[in-house]
Amino acid sequence: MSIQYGDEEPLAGSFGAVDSFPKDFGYGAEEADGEGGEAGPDTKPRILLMGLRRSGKSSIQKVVFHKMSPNETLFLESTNKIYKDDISNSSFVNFQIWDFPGQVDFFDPTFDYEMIFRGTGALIFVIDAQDDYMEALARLHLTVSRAYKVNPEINFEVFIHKVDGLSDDHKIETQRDIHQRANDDLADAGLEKLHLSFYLTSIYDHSIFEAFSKVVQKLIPQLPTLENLLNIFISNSGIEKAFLFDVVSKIYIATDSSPVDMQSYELCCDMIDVVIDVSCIYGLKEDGTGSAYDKESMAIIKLNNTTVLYLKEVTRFLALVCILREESFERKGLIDYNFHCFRKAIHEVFEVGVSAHRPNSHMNMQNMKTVTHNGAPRAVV
Ligand SMILES: Nc1nc2c(ncn2[C@@H]2O[C@H](COP(=O)(O)OP(=O)(O)OP(=O)(O)O)[C@@H](O)[C@H]2O)c(=O)[nH]1
Repeated sequence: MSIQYGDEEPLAGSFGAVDSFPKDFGYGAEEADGEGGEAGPDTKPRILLMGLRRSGKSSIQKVVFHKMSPNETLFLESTNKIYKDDISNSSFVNFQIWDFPGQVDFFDPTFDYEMIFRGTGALIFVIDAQDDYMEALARLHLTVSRAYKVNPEINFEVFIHKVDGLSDDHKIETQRDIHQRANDDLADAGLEKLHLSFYLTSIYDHSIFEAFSKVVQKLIPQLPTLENLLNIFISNSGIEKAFLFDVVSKIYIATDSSPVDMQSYELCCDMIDVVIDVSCIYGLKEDGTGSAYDKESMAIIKLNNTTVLYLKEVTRFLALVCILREESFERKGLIDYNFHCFRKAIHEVFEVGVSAHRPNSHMNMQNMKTVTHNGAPRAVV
């Protein structure tokens, strides 16, 4: 395995200086800081985490965005107020995650749900699959129907969670039953147009990262372009699979159009962990300054089954991780050249995003806000 670390020059091009990656690989501020001309703390697009008490909302947020180990979540205290987590300082995912305290009382006059739902990109409703879920289904129905009336553009995502405790047959049966009941309730209320997506999740494996990846991908307007670029890149380079990862969260924000198999995804996640861990230990300067992830970051891992994993930096938040055969890797020069073109194209995609978001651009502020609310990813890469 070879890992290279570089110095911290700013990225070339018009993306502005690249702040060093947090050297302890830490995460963004807990409260939004409304940095540099972007939307203020409470106007960033939101992903809401809702569900009954103890369904696992805080655990999901801590494991995915704060590197908490699943076992540590056993000691999490119950959330008793809305917890707003702004992850945009360290992640490509320029959202606020709002963790709600158990049941929300829609009749509480201090709870301005209209304001909350209006600025929401995705609402994730977490159902504990190890518990009796009838009450959760009633809550799900109340929550999504209220939210839909305020903002029909919200993506409604249902995490059937804690499935680590269920047998494979039981998982499928639970998903089928929840799917059926939830949709029947919506049909009875005349809300057939309200679409719910279902995911089986657990914090004890990669399923929670996979599910979150899909939720976030739906909020990225540039997704089709990113997928196209990945398809072109892999087909011209003899690569089997490529993921564009948000390094901090290990959410993949895009992949090529071949099907995703869980093992490949897990392998790539593990590679990111290895690279960052080794980099944190050996990649920093003597005085402890420097960055664990910067524009020179790259790694090659050759497995004993003639597979090669290849990681390269794309932007300060994104890495490309590819899986390929050893024989294809003999043409590394070609792959590197294609990667260079791919990286340039990705920067151009987001550069367009930046200029479209500049206050003096032709787009008026009203339009800009609409784009942001519905989930545009961060403009500055
Ligand atoms: N087996 C299993 N347990 C989980 C999973 N996710 C969370 N838990 C456990 O569920 C319990 C409750 O988790 P929390 O994250 O505090 O739940 P919450 O929904 O935030 O609860 P409130 O803050 O009261 O609304 C904790 O003991 C977690 O360890 C999972 O995927 N599998």
